[in-house]
Amino acid sequence: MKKLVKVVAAIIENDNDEILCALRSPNMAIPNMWEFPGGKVEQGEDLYSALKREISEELGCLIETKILFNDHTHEYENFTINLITIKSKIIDRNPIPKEHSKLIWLKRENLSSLIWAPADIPAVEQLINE
Ligand SMILES: Nc1nc2c([nH]c(=O)n2[C@H]2C[C@H](O)[C@@H](COP(=O)(O)OP(=O)(O)OP(=O)(O)O)O2)c(=O)[nH]1
Repeated sequence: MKKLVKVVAAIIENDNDEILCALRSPNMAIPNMWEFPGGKVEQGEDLYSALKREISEELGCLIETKILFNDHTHEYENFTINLITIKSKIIDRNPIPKEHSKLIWLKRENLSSLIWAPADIPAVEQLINE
C-alpha cells in the first residue's frame, strides 16, 4: 500500500482579491509545479499550527488561519496525499520565497493559466468557481 502523506496548504488572498501561488523549485519533490504554500503535518500537530509553522519557514511571514477550504485525497505514483487547504491571511511581514523558485499573486480567473501539482486541481477549480 502507498504511504499516506497529510499536507496542509494556505490559500492566501490579498486586499486586491489575488491569491498567492508558489512555484516548487527544481530540487523539491514534484518539481516545477505550482502549489499553495504549506507542507507536511507533523505527528501530534494540529492542521492550523502546522500551516503557520510551514508558512513561517517557507515564506518568513505570519498568517492567521480562517476556514478549511478543501480536503482532497490524490494518488501520486509513489504516495497518496491528503491535501487540506485552509484560507488564510498574512498578518505580519511580506512573503519571501525561501524555498520556492517564485511567488506570484493571481486573480482567480487567471489561476488556470498555471501548471498546478495534480493534487491541487480540485482546490483550484473550487476557487475559480466560488
Ligand atoms: N506544500 C504543498 N505541497 C503539495 C501541494 N500539492 C502537492 O501535491 N504537494 C505535495 C508536494 C510534496 O510531495 C508534499 C509536501 O511536501 P513539502 O516538501 O512541501 O513539505 P515539507 O516542507 O513538510 O517537506 P520536507 O522537505 O520537510 O519533507 O505534498 C501543495 O499545494 N502544497
